[in-house]
Parts: sequence; structure tokens; C-alpha cells
Amino acid sequence: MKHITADVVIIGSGTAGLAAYRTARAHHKKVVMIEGGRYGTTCARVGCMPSKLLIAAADSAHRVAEAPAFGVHPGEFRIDGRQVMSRVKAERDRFVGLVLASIDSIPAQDKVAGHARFVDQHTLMVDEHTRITATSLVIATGSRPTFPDAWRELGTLLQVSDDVFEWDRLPRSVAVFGPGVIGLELGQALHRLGVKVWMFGVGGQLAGLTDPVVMACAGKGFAGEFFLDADARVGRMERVADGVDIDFLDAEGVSERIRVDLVIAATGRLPNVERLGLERLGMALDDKGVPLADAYTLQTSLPHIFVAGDASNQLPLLHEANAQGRIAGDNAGRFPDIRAGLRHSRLAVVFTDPQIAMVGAGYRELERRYGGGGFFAIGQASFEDQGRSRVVLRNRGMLRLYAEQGSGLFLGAEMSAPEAEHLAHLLAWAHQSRMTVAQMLEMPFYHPVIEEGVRTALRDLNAGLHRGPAMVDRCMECGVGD
Ligand SMILES: Cc1cc2nc3c(=O)[nH]c(=O)nc-3n(C[C@H](O)[C@H](O)[C@H](O)COP(=O)(O)OP(=O)(O)OC[C@H]3O[C@@H](n4cnc5c(N)ncnc54)[C@H](O)[C@@H]3O)c2cc1C
Ligand SMILES: NC(=O)c1ccc[n+]([C@@H]2O[C@H](COP(=O)([O-])OP(=O)(O)OC[C@H]3O[C@@H](n4cnc5c(N)ncnc54)[C@H](O)[C@@H]3O)[C@@H](O)[C@H]2O)c1
Repeated sequence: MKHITADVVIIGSGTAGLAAYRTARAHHKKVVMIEGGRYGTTCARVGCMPSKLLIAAADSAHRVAEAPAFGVHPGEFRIDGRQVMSRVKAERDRFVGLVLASIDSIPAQDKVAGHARFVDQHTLMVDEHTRITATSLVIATGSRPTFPDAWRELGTLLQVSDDVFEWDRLPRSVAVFGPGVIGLELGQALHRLGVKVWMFGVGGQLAGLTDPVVMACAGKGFAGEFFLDADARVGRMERVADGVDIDFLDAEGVSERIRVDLVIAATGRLPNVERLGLERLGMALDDKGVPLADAYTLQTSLPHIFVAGDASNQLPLLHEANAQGRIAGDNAGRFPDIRAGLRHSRLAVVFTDPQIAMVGAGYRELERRYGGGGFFAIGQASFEDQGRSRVVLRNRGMLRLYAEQGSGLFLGAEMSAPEAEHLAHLLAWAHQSRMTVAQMLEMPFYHPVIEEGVRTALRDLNAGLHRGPAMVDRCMECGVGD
């Protein structure tokens, strides 16, 4: 048995763990990072990057399929599933390689391989080979897919997103359970790559949206492309010789049976915390066993233990894992003299088409905060007739902006919109700068661009705040199709 004494120990070498390691090291202390799985991060191996690579292939197929609407008729149109997956995996491996090179630059004595669990508040056991004692610690153990246990009966025909990026070729058909972020991104991409897709959800929930108008608009768009029932009544699922049989009731209540090659469970992710032995520490945990932590210091109820990234279950996104890792690592390094870190305005983007995005406070949160008394105003713009969006034939979607009555402060946005990744950044910067709607309207807008849709929604919002006249007509002098 090996014994190590360290100033700071980081559990997990994903995005949050690596950020924590580097910031803790800046305090010139002995820092050890423990990794129980493969180096390379969830983002690069099975998350952000391979999913966006698959979506890029789907986008390319979609552009070709749409070309005739412009009078452009491409020749033979064929999707080679093997080639699609081969590029996804080759580029994914390249991204993983970049992370591995960065891990290689970390001194060997700072890295320990194995699964860590707490023995007491300052001591960890790594597998059965190393005992580490530390002054402060960061839990950065990430998350994993979760699905109902009964589905395990489907064996290898039940897949999660991790499995998709190991495929050598595309299946003929899939049933995707969970129209959340992962389900919609993968499901729409597979559909556009020629895979027959059925998507089933519960409770009508879609991609983390909370605004009913945006959700209805997005749902209508997806349902026009592939089978989507966000509030499905699914009965029996049975593995048969050449796939999985699924019984469900359709929208009219009629019983249907489909046979698919594979079932993809995209029904959410759970923080990797239950095998850490946290219950022995007397740490305050939520009902899922996740450590409760201060949002600005990432400190748990045990002052020397911090949590970051998906393990914190605060906002399971890449840039959040990085920011939280930096704050947690800095505080573990400087412990006990901890500092509050900068938390950014919420920014989340779903890479569907149209993209979905959320900025600042969402509709449901504002309803909770302000009640139903009209203390926040809503402005909206549809992209159906928006100039630039029509020009490029991407005129689908709805943007809803929220602002505080009285102050005119911009509070947040939800959208299903073309180029939402860019619109959302613009709005997140305005949100973090605490701009008012009037200040945002003073900003420049080019013509013709999709951002003009933001101006339309801002004008509508301004009218709702009673700080300007309502739009009686579209602003043609601003440029056709504002
Ligand atoms: C399909 C998919 C697509 C995504 N797309 C996006 C996107 O486009 N944009 C975005 O912002 N986010 C996206 N995300 C989310 C993003 O990938 C995560 O939020 C982020 O990678 C989390 O980083 P992390 O450091 O918390 O966890 P990870 O990178 O998972 O790191 C945790 C590490 O801890 C290790 N570990 C766990 N338990 C132990 C233990 N007991 N002992 C030692 N080591 C342990 C694990 O092996 C792992 O290496 C996506 C996720 C998925 C699954
Ligand atoms: N573009 C991005 O930034 C991106 C991409 C992928 C993942 N992520 C991150 O990963 C997190 C996890 O994504 P996710 O899609 O796994 O979770 P999610 O919580 O977004 O979606 C899970 C969905 O599954 C549904 N569901 C639950 N049980 C079900 C059942 N039995 N049958 C059918 N549907 C069921 C839920 O209602 C929900 O709509 C996201 O919240 C996000 O933070 C981000």
C-alpha cells in the first residue's frame, strides 16, 4: 500500500478536474489528481465534440436535401453511414489526443490512477493500492447517463449516448427515449442522416425549455420532421430476434407497434457521487446524494471540500465545468482563505435545427420569482417572416425576451431560432452587463441579419414595459423583414 500526503487532492480529471488542478497548482502546493476511468474528458470523448461532429454531418445532408428549394439540384444523393461514423471517430480521437497531450504535461507524481472513495474527511483510498491524505479536496467526478432499470432487459440493443459514438455504421431505425438536450440533438441528426427515428418523452418536456410558447413552436417543428410524442404512453418493450418491439398509444389513443434496430436512452444524467462514501463524512447532501455547495465558492458543508462540474449538479455544461473547476481549485489551493468567484449569466445552447437556447432567468423561474401579477414583461419575435432567415430558408422559430417592470432590466430569454448560438451570446453579454431593454435598443444592428429578430423582440418588450409605443407595423424603414 502506498501512502501520499498532499495539500490538495482533485478527484476526477475531466474539464472541471483539470481546471481545478491548474488553479490549485498556482498556489505552489502539492496537488494530486485522481482518475478512475480513461483520461480525455467526457466533452472530448463522448460529449460536446463527437455529438457536434455527428450533427455537422447531418447539417451537411440537410443542406443538400434543401438545395432544390433554391433551384439547385445536386446529383446523386447518398449518405455513407460508415464514412459518417469514421469521420466522427477520427475527429473525436484528434480532440481526445489534444487533451491527452495536455495530461502528459502534468508531472507523473501528481497523477494517480484508480477509483477514489472517502475513508474519512481528509483521507481517500484509491482502489486498494493508495491511501491519500489531503488538507483540502475537490470532487470533480462528472456524471453518467441514467435510465429505468427495467430497460436493461434489452441488453446491447439498449444504448446510451456514449455508445452512439462507437458505432461503425448507422442503424436503420432507432427509438429515442427522452426529448431532452441529448435526445433531440442525436435524434434529429440521425433522422437527417437517413435513420428512421421515433422519439418518446414524458410530461411534454422538451430540451429543458420552460416557456410554453417557445416549447410549442419547437415541438411543432421537430414533429414535422420525425415522430415525436413528448408526452408518450409507451407500453411493452421487448427484445426480438432482429430488434426491439415497442407498443405505444398514438395521439388519437390508437395502439401501435413498431420494430426498431436500437433503443437510445437519453433520459437524463446523474452526478457520479454515490460510490464516493460521502454518507460517512457527515456532509450535507441533497435528496440525490449530491453535496450541497455554495454557488460562488463551490464550498460544501465541510469547509475543506469543494465540488465542481457535473458532480455539483448545478449547471451540467462544459463552460460551467471549467468555471466551477477554476473557482473550486483556487479555493482548495488557498484554503482556508477562500474567495467568491465570478459566476457567469446562464447560457445554454442546444445544437438542433433550429437551435434552442436559454439565457439568464427562464420563464418558469421568473413566474416563481415574480408571481402571476405581471411584474415581468415579455416581448417576442417569430422568425417566420424575418428577412435574413427567409433569405437563407431558415425562417423557423420563436424568440421570447423577459424584462423587469419598472426598472426595464433585461432578465432572460428562451428561444428556438436560427443561429441561436450567436443570438444567445449577444443576449448573455447584455444580461451579464445588467443592461436595460432601452440600452439594448441603442446598440447597433446591421441589415440584413438574423440579429434584427432580436431588435423586433426588444421593441415588443419595450412596449410591454410601457416605455415606448407598441409596434403597429413591422419597421420597414429599418430594413425589409426586421
Ligand atoms: C452527448 C453529450 C453532449 C454534450 N454536449 C455539450 C455541449 O455541446 N456543450 C456543453 O456545454 N456541454 C455539453 N455536454 C455536457 C459536458 O460534456 C459536461 O458538462 C462536461 O463534460 C462535464 O465535465 P466534468 O469535468 O464535470 O466531468 P467529466 O469530464 O466527466 O470528468 C469526470 C471524471 O471523473 C472521473 N471519476 C468519476 N468518479 C471517480 C472516482 N470516484 N475516482 C476517480 N475518478 C473518478 C471520471 O472517470 C471522469 O474522467 C454534453 C454531454 C453529453 C453527454
Ligand atoms: N448542447 C449542449 O450544451 C448539451 C448537449 C448535450 C448534453 N448537455 C448537458 O447534459 C445534460 C443531460 O442531458 P440529457 O438530455 O441526458 O438530460 P435532460 O434532462 O436534458 O433530458 C432528459 C429528458 O428525458 C425525459 N425523460 C425522463 N425519463 C423518461 C422516460 N422514462 N421516458 C421518456 N423520456 C424520459 C425528460 O422529461 C427529459 O426531457 C443536459 O442537461 C445538458 O446540461 C448539453
